[in-house]
Amino acid sequence: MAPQNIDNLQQSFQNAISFQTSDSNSINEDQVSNSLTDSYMDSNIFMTPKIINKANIKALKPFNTGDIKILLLENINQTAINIFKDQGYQVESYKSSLPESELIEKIKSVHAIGIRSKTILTSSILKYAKNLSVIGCFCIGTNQVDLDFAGKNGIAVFNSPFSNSRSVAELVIAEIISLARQLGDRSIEMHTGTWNKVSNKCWEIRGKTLGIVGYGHIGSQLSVLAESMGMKVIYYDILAIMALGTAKQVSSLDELLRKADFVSLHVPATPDTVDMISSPQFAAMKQGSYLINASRGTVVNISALINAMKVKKIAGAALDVYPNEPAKNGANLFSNSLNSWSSELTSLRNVILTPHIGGSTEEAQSAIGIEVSNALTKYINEGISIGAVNIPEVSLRSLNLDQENVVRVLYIHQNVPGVLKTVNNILSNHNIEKQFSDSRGGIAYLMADILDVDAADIAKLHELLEATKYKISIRLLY
Ligand SMILES: NC(=O)C1=CN([C@@H]2O[C@H](COP(=O)(O)OP(=O)(O)OC[C@H]3O[C@@H](n4cnc5c(N)ncnc54)[C@H](O)[C@@H]3O)[C@@H](O)[C@H]2O)C=CC1
Ligand SMILES: O=C(O)CCC(=O)C(=O)O
Repeated sequence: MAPQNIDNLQQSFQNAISFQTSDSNSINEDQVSNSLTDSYMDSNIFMTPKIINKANIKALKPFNTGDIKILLLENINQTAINIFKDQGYQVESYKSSLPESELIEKIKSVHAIGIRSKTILTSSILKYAKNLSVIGCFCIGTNQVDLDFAGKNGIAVFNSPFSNSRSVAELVIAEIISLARQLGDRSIEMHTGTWNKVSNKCWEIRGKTLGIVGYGHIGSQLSVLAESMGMKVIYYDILAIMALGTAKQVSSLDELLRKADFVSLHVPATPDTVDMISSPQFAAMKQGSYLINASRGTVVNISALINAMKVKKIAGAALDVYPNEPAKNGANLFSNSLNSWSSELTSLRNVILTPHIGGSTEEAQSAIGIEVSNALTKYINEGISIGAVNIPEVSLRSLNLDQENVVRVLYIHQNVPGVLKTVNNILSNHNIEKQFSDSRGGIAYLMADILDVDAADIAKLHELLEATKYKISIRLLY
């Protein structure tokens, strides 16, 4: 390949990004048809809709889309901002998360909020979110949101289940080699003027065993990459999962820890994974083995790691996530006042520390922006909850333009016997064209398209449904 100068590389990189963005035709088609659709009603004023729509699909917007307020935190990608703005929504976007008091003030009025991993949406914050209909986690993890409280209050939560998986897997591959060759230490030494050419305890990774804990999207992707570089892969998961390549599932965490030269963690933050790797697990690991954690900070007990490294049981570690992480970028934030062991950790050799950047690539962030903003838009505009992580996933096919006087009922309710009977009684004077209902734990979601409904009917339906005992939230789209 002919050598390229840096400007050419920048240009070809930009071309690649633009190509990816414009490749998503279906998304842009939807946007075009929606942006051509005038919003025609607010919830109290009933008028004849004016609809121009190429695809002959009726867009359901019982509101002026310009009234929809979206709050985006933590530097959510421009792709998402563009999609929301094309809908006509009001978008307020911040580069970092917000201090709690400011977040509470803002969350009171917004209909949707987009966050990444730093914004913690507990019940004590969500209780102020009286207009909030949907939360978008522009990442994989959803542990930062009280999903149960959100569901019980009719707030749907969406995430992006795998758009950054490859980015995390690639980072881990880089870390495996970096730890094996002590690259972090050599680089720091060179930056401070020290030439230290050593091979002692520096290894090839070929033929070494990688133990993957959690063989989901990231773990299995990592498995394929590691094997392609000549590593043997074993994995432990609470589920029986098909092995990729020649990887082998082992039956216990202990077995994995005893056999692996490198242990990489890819489990979610759950009560079961808190301190999953602590003193007993370090004791079980091979002498001189390595630990990588790019999952969640709660999974590894850092004091136990520090001890295991001090006694040279563990030869190196790479950490991307921490029990407490700063809410914004800046100097002197990773300190003992954030995590009491910070200075001890940073003084250890062969420890690679990164600021939660596993999913931070242009490719991942752009794809996540598109995926999550489209899920939110579909939920806001059509009630479709496919991909929601805390309420039932419900969808109905679109309505045709020639279907006039149709109302889509979106009714989230407590999952108790008799509710459907009550609701269907209310709807029974109309022709129910189609309906779908599903439940998830204590929450159920009914979506129904009903025909021959005039403006007075809509008001009456709303009043009757509003008065039902087990209602959590109700929206009528027409
Ligand atoms: N560092 C970063 O920037 C990123 C971190 N993450 C973290 O990585 C985690 C994993 O991501 P994915 O692979 O996409 O999730 P996933 O849901 O596809 O896979 C997780 C796997 O862990 C398994 N698992 C759950 N509990 C377990 C336990 N107690 N013991 C053993 N296995 C268990 C599950 O059965 C599943 O196969 C996410 O939950 C997130 O917290 C995700 C993306 C970026
Ligand atoms: O990139 C981020 O903000 C968070 C990445 C992450 O941890 C996730 O996707 O779960």
